[in-house]
Amino acid sequence: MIEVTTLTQSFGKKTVLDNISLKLEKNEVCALVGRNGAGKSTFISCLLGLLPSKTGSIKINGKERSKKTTWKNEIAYLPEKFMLYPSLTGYENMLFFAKASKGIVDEQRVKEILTSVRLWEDKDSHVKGYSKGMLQRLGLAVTLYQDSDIIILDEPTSGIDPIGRREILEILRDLKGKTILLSSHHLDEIRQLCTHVAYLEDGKITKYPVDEFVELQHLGGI
Ligand SMILES: Nc1ncnc2c1ncn2[C@@H]1O[C@H](COP(=O)(O)OP(=O)(O)OP(=O)(O)O)[C@@H](O)[C@H]1O
Repeated sequence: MIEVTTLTQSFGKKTVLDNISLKLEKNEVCALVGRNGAGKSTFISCLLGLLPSKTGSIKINGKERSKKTTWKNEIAYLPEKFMLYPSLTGYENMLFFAKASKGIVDEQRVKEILTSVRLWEDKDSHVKGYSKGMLQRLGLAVTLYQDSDIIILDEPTSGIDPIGRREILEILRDLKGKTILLSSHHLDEIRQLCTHVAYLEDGKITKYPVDEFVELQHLGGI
């Protein structure tokens, strides 16, 4: 669960997040939507603890971030461009990142996850030969290996063709018991995948059930 309360974030005199509050529960899949420059990346950086906020609080699974609590195990994050090792195979990349995140590698779990993202057949191919969709699915596999309650994805289908996008949406739809926040500009995929939309505008955030958001968009209210 993510609970943001009265968070403000500024750069110099520019207030990007203005006293915002947002609660995301388990099993919610929430799209983070806003125009370019609305503050989506800033908000994600705050959630990841990469930007110290001067006011307000963020709780992850009921815990505020402190020197002792870093949320490292609670949040898995997939950036828009995830750096993989091109001269290693998909499997070798998985082993590398699995070891880096957990210390030990559970090879059975690696197999399950590579199968779930439909890369088991291609696991021994070098990543430099992967398509954009395959690279993104491998990034997703690395993210899922962490087995965190909360998953944050930055434009997970950006630059991917319609078939590749559908594959990623199917993988995300199969995830159960998580809290997922993903930034997206695609209304069709938001409608297919998300339960809610967090809409950022003029420094404020409003959370809508997805159907309500889609209707407001059609009516031109957003
Ligand atoms: N480190 C920074 N220093 C100064 N200003 C910043 C910094 N990071 C972001 N900003 C400003 O904050 C505002 C929000 O930027 P942010 O990148 O969070 O928007 P965004 O919604 O993610 O945009 P996009 O959709 O283009 O990725 C912008 O005006 C940006 O110029």
